[in-house]
Amino acid sequence: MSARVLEIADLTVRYGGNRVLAVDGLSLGAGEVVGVVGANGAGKSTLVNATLGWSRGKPVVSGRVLLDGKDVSALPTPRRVAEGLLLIPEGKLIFGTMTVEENLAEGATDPGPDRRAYSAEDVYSLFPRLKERGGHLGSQLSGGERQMLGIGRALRLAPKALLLDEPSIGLAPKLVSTVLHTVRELCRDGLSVLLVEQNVKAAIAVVDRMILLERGRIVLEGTAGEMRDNPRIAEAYLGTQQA
Ligand SMILES: Nc1ncnc2c1ncn2[C@@H]1O[C@H](COP(=O)(O)OP(=O)(O)OP(=O)(O)O)[C@@H](O)[C@H]1O
Repeated sequence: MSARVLEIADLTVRYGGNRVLAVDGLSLGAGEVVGVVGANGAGKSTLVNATLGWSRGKPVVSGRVLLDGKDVSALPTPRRVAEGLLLIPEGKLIFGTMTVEENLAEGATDPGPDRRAYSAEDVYSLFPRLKERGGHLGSQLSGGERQMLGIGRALRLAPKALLLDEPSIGLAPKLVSTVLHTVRELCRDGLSVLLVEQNVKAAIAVVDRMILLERGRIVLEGTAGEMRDNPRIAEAYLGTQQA
């Protein structure tokens, strides 16, 4: 088994003649959290969506995505999900007309010995708030509860790698910290996470490494410490930002 859980190589996305993503190489080790930051329109969502083989509109996508050394680039999104590549998009992807319990009812079927299949009870112990809300409909949940449920649903499917798109959006600062630190905890069990975050200050507290995207390209990458000390990151993202 490869030490790299997720490897992305020469991934490009074009809309018409417009190239919006060109990532030469990006990888995630087992239990590693890698942050993806950048301005609006830099290509962060495009990167995680293309990794899962999903897109808004009809872009031309090329490049390779390897999960545990296996090339999944030619597989459609549902097959990549079955292989253990999970995305929680900006909209969270929960069922509003189903209760919390029903949202968490579906688990991975036969994920194999190297993937942890979280039970609904495991999810409730990570997020006790969800247990209290068990009988409530998805549409009745707060933004933070929805975020927790989105993560819980993904965990039920026994992910190897989790792609998280802007989990902090709309959350109160304390909840941002709770959600991101829970993500960090999950990585202690070996889960690997690619974390897209606008809230750089909160993200830098939980990531191992971070990349900065500009116009679809990686223009800076380093460990959390290196990125925190980088003047460009400090000025543009940490100076005036609130955690
Ligand atoms: N369906 C589409 N058709 C044409 N261009 C698109 C489409 N979807 C995204 N783009 C373009 O791709 C670029 C990257 O968009 P993307 O949503 O990945 O940015 P982002 O970094 O996630 O931004 P934000 O932080 O605002 O969510 C933008 O210039 C955007 O206009």
